[in-house]
Amino acid sequence: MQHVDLSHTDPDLPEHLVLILHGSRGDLSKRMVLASLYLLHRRGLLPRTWQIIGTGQVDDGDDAFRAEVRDAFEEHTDQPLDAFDEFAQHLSYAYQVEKDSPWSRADDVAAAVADGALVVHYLAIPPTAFAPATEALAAQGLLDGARVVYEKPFGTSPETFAELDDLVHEHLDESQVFRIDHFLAKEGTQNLHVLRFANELFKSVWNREHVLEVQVDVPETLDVAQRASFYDATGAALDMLVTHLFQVASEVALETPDTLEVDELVAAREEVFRHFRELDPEDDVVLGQFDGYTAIDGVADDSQTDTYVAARLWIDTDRWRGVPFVLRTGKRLARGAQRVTLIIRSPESGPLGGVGIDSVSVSIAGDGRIEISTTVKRPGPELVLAQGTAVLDFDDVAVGEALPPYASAVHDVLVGDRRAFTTSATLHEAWRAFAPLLGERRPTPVPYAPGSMGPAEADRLVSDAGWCVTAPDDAAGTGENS
Ligand SMILES: NC(=O)C1=CN([C@@H]2O[C@H](COP(=O)(O)OP(=O)(O)OC[C@H]3O[C@@H](n4cnc5c(N)ncnc54)[C@H](OP(=O)(O)O)[C@@H]3O)[C@@H](O)[C@H]2O)C=CC1
Ligand SMILES: O=C1O[C@H](COP(=O)(O)O)[C@@H](O)[C@H](O)[C@H]1O
Repeated sequence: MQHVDLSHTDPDLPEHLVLILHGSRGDLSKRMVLASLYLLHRRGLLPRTWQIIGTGQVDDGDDAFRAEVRDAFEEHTDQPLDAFDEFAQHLSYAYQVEKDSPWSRADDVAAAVADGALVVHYLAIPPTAFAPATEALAAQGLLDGARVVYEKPFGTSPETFAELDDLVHEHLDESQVFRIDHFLAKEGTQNLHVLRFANELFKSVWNREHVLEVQVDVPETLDVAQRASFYDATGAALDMLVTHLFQVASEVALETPDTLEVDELVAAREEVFRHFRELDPEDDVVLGQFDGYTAIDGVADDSQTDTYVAARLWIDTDRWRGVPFVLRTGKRLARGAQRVTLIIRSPESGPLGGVGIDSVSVSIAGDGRIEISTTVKRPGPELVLAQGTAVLDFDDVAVGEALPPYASAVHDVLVGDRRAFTTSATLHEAWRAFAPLLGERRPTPVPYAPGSMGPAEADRLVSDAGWCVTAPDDAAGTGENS
């Protein structure tokens, strides 16, 4: 079998690394960022020498930090902790960087830089702290040559996005900025390119002549009770639509770049975002709220926050004009899934028509999977047509071991691969297309029953094929998330 190496790993890995994890004692840092670094350590994917300096608002010293990280790993990761003690030797802790007073570890970092170390600042802090933290790092001279990772959301409205974007560009070149959208780092999402660009079978149908509709569907069974106050101030559309679902839609819709090198891939993604039509809140968007949501502690009694959104997005390129991209997500639904489905048109002429819905469906959950539903001859003496589905789990393909999305994103930062990150231009266009949903035209959320697939009102957004992800027959719920 021919092996085409698409990885951009070791040759670009720096020899020495100092990763400064701001907000290192927070939920995301411990559950995702540090766990990812631990995984990369165990897989031998970190630089030859490396250190992680955690920062925060309370300084209990290195040992307390290491113990806290160990406790978090015991609770949240299923990785063996046999390498933890070795990992912990690379961890230290310091009070956070402030604008007006020198930082206690500045000299250590300067010495590492003089030895050629790459400095990465990972901002795992509240979005409101991104701007002051960036200014503090600039004031302390900690940004020269560094890479800076911004968690999501990078702005919560067109205005706050633009303000933050301007401030970040005052201090950093775009090439230094890594804005996380972990959906771009999923194995399944990245396989969308490969399926399409490496296979004429898919490439030739990837357009409006052959595709009737695209569904990007991320229903979730999850509740929001554990993070009610964050969620109530955010809602499904801001949490998932303008971020992950738009990015995944752009992956499906982009024009074929000459190569998958970062500049060309990112330019293709930015170009397709420019063709996102502004959402039409009346015709193309349904918001929902699950019954019982306002009774959750931390949620306002009269909350109008959306826990569900379905939106029909139009992408006005020659390739996709007239093909609806229907994007859906919601909490407490009957089923969890993360699916991109291209519904293929039936033949308009010829001796046979289809008997069902022909589709190419890629699960972007976990290690990813492709399902191809197509019309076949039913076995037997007569020519009777039937619908069949072929399933291929990507992790069954060949020797290889997927990285979870956060580990993949962290690794990409270390090797300087910006392909799976959002850019200033894509976010600018995302906010432009999303903006009509923020004003007076925002639809009122429609109630739906927990354990259902959301409000029936949204059924009008899809074609006669209906939703490709439906409630499980046994109503027990299936989990395909992450
Ligand atoms: N948790 C998750 O699953 C996800 C989180 N994110 C994003 O990750 C980031 C962190 O979220 P999460 O870990 O959940 O939040 P937490 O509240 O758990 O942690 C935030 C951390 O930031 C520090 N912090 C709080 N306020 C400030 C401030 N004003 N300046 C500097 N540091 C501050 C705190 O430090 P200290 O402990 O010292 O007080 C704390 O450790 C956010 O941007 C969030 O949107 C994105 C996707 C998922
Ligand atoms: O960023 C987010 O993503 C998760 C879903 O992603 P997963 O890969 O962790 O399943 C979503 O549940 C959450 O609300 C959102 O903030």
